[in-house]
Amino acid sequence: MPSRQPDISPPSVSDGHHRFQTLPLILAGSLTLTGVLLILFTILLYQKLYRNRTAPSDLISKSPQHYQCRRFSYSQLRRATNSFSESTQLGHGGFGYVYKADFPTGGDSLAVKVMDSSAGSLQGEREFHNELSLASHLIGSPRVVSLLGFSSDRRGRRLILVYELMANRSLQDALLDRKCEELMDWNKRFEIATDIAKGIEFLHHCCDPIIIHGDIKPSNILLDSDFKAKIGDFGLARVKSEDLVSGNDTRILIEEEDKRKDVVEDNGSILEETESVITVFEEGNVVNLSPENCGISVVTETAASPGTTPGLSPENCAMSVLTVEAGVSPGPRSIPSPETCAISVLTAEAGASPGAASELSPGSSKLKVGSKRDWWWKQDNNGGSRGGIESGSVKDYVMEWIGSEIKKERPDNNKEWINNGDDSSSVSKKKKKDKKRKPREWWKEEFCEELTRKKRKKRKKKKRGISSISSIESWFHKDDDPSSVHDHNLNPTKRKKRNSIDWWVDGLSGDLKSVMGKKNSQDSGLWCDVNVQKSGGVSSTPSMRGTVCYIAPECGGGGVLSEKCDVYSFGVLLLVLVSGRRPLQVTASPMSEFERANLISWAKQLACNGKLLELVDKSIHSLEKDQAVLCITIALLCLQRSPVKRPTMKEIVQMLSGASEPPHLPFEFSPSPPMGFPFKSRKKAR
Ligand SMILES: Nc1ncnc2c1ncn2[C@@H]1O[C@H](COP(=O)(O)OP(=O)(O)OP(=O)(O)O)[C@@H](O)[C@H]1O
Repeated sequence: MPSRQPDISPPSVSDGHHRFQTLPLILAGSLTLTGVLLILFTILLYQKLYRNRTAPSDLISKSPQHYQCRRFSYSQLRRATNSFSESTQLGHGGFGYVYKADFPTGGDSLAVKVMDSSAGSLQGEREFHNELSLASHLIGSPRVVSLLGFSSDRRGRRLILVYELMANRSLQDALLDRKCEELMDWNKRFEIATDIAKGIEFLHHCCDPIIIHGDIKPSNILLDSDFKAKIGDFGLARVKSEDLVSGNDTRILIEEEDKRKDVVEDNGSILEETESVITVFEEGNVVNLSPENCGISVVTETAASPGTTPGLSPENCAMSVLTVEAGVSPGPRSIPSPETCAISVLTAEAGASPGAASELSPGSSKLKVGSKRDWWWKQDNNGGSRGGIESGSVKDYVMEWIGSEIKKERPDNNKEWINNGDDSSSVSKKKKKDKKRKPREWWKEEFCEELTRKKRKKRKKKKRGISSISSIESWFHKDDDPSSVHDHNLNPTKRKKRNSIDWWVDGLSGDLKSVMGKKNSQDSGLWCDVNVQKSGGVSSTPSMRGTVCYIAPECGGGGVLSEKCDVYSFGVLLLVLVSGRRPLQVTASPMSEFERANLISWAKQLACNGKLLELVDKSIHSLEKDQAVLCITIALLCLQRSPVKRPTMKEIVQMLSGASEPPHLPFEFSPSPPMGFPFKSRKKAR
């Protein structure tokens, strides 16, 4: 069979012609494909850019799951806030001003917090990064103010946080400053209490990892147009983790996509706005406290030695607790100066009372005071963990400040202010002699002289059988020593003991009256609440963790932050909400008001006397008495010194919602003999 030969004939002319025909087709095809791809790419790019340009409205309408923290350009925010003009200011806190930003594109308004990052101070920057790092954990709760975006330049000079706008600003502002009519309705207040409790419950029980807010207070509770409460300001918040306990830091990295490119600062560049945030937890998040931002809480000095009463001198005069609530600083991060601080109450201890002094030796007295009563002090005094502030400097600052405040209040022409006794002339001579005395020295001396004089008078009266014990004494017990509250009631003989406020009140009473007489604002504090600016941002200057009056005893000064710290702060907040006043406040009324100055003490005292409802704000209408008692009882449970005894936020929510039985007061606050409270069981009878 003949084999088949391969066709090795040369290509014909028609084949070459065919190839020439297909080449243009291939070229045309690939060109078309490239074109289509280019068009697709352009469309995608356009969409992406357009979405970023219209970020504000998009962000708001998005469900929390789709939420992503965006980067805004500085110029965009500047335009939206009318160059950060005063007219757009919503308020200010310790670390910057908050502005209302109107975005023309979406017609939406947002709140823009410009962190003060002035040279040499890191606190604002730390808060900024802390908030950003936590934002991703806070997705999904309608009870947390949403952080929608941020703006920062490479050098970290312009740090801005963008939040959803809360139309009624902070609870502090609405309740204590503006005294909004809506909040005079009990149901609204109870609703707010429940909202806040649920918000904290979300942080403690629904977030993974758990978040501890660390600064629960009225200025960090924001109210929307319907007065629904949300929790804001996570600048001091922490995630609960192993790292937290070991004190490691949390750090945030902002991935800058445009690093390669020359993004001109402040040009509203689109690329600048498309950067995303990546959070990385690396080191401990220890917020160092600088003198500028520390909240002064306590001043302690040694107790007097026995037998010093008659000759009580400034040196042996013991001031055990002095609590100062700082008001709004005039600008971001300014030092809480005398002008900007609101002293609300001062409690002090003199080892000078005959009874008390005789029990204490000079050496032991300090120990005794320290071990039992100076937990406030410890907040400020816990070693060097306060960013290098020495306790002494805080003390000195407070002393000087009080001195200057008193000096300010004293009329120049009234030389009798303190020295209305026999020794007035000698004191004034002494003052002339000693012109170089520091303010804190002169006021201490003058008070102690006045004190000694009054004590002498009282002793004379006592001898004559006239009881001179003021009712104030029974009111001003220490917060950290609840048992003493009870003791006062159980053991009437103990009432005769001079307590810690004595020397201060004795020394000041007359002068306080005159000072207070000048101020009529129901809301104003003892001396310088008048100086608190009505900006809507009245708040306390934050201390390292939390704020004076609101921070739990165990959390201050570098103590381990736990959920129970938030529970404690919630307790104070609840009392503020029910009573409609600040935790420390002396109003413009006579001395009868002074005994109520310390809200926590007062609440405990009322509980012991079975008169809890006296705490309720008189301006409230439609009061549900059992709910009010429930709130105060929960607050007192939260304020127990032992964190273990405080309820969890879950339990609190259950109590507030009626899902669990109403709680009983802690034993030490229950009236003697223990009696039930007028709760109606919320559980339906079966
Ligand atoms: N999202 C917001 N919407 C509306 N107003 C706001 C918003 N955030 C803050 N504000 C207002 O700005 C004020 C200042 O808030 P900011 O969080 O800066 O400080 P603060 O919590 O009052 O004080 P501190 O810095 O001492 O904690 C608030 O009291 C509130 O009135």
